[in-house]
Amino acid sequence: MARVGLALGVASALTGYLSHPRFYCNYVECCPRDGQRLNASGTAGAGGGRAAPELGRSLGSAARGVRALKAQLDNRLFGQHLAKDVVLKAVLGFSNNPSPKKPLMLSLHGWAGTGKNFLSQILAEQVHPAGLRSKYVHLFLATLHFPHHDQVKLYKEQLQNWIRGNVSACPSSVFIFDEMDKMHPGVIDAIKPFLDYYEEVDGVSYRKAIFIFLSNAGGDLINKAALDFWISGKRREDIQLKDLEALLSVGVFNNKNSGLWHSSIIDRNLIDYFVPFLPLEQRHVKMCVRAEMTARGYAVDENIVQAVADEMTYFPKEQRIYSDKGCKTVQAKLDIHEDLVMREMKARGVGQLLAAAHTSLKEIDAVSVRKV
Ligand SMILES: Nc1ncnc2c1ncn2[C@@H]1O[C@H](COP(=O)(O)OP(=O)(O)OP(=O)(O)O)[C@@H](O)[C@H]1O
Repeated sequence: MARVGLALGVASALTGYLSHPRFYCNYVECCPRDGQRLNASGTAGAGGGRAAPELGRSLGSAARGVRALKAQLDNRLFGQHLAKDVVLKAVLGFSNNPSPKKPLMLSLHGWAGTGKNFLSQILAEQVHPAGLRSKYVHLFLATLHFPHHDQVKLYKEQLQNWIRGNVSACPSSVFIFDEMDKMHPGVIDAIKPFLDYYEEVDGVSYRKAIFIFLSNAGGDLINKAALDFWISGKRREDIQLKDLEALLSVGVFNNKNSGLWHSSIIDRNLIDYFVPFLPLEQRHVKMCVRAEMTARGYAVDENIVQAVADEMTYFPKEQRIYSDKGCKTVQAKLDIHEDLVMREMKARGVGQLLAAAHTSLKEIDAVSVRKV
């Protein structure tokens, strides 16, 4: 009898422990519930970021989450002081607010390879540690998911259903729309009702979701502003959001190829922040090369860093200040160098083996001679 009681006690303690969200979420991906929208662990990526989100809200945990995000951005995102500041400010406001009036909506703009996808992934990882692999993080590519101009009506319907279904399952879902500049104008207006200041739409609240648009539209305006700063001898770090924000929103609204051309989303001021990405200089490209070498487990070799940076192309043609693909081709270029380095190391390795064998043979010969 006592044994049965003990077994029941242990079983119920175990069930209680296993059903505790914190324990459970160490092993199964969980949707952060009420208010807990940022992972305070500060770990990045699916591998290292498996720590359970801190369930149960407190301002302290939101602040820790934002600090963790700041640390990630400080360490990993180069040359983007504006994007960093704006996103941190936006996320701090959003996660400090226990009942936001609308979802967080960010529109990221800039030249290719300047870090828009990269920053979105870092942000998504803070909400859902598995990042893009999380079932609560959704990435749409205009050319892949909405390729045909004559199917806009169908896309709108599908998009609404998809978002409704996913936010019902997880209010803190993250939706990233890449290649907005290739999106047919009008498709994106389908999500306008979800971005607006409604408490609920058909019984679903979208107020804890995060929507991120990525676009090259406005990149030329940002580049021109950055170049003007450079020409007038001012520091890049002194460019302020107010120098670019109005220029961007108007530029994007009036740009037929922005995906937001005359969009009611801009019209209704539903975009919380326009986030500008500055063109990257050679020193930033070098930082990307070093980060990539370190990530691959190599000691940083400054000769290779310089060689990769030299292979990139820069604009304007005369001054050659900004990398025209940002850091985008760094990985591919490093692959080639890595190949060369490996071959050289192998060749060196074979040479060393031969030299060692030669020495051994000589030693054997010497012993044989002595024996004779
Ligand atoms: N500012 C940056 N700091 C650190 N790494 C960067 C930065 N920009 C780009 N990278 C590196 O280059 C890769 C490609 O950049 P990313 O995909 O974020 O560019 P993008 O701005 O989204 O470009 P596109 O507009 O062409 O999609 C990233 O995965 C990252 O490794």
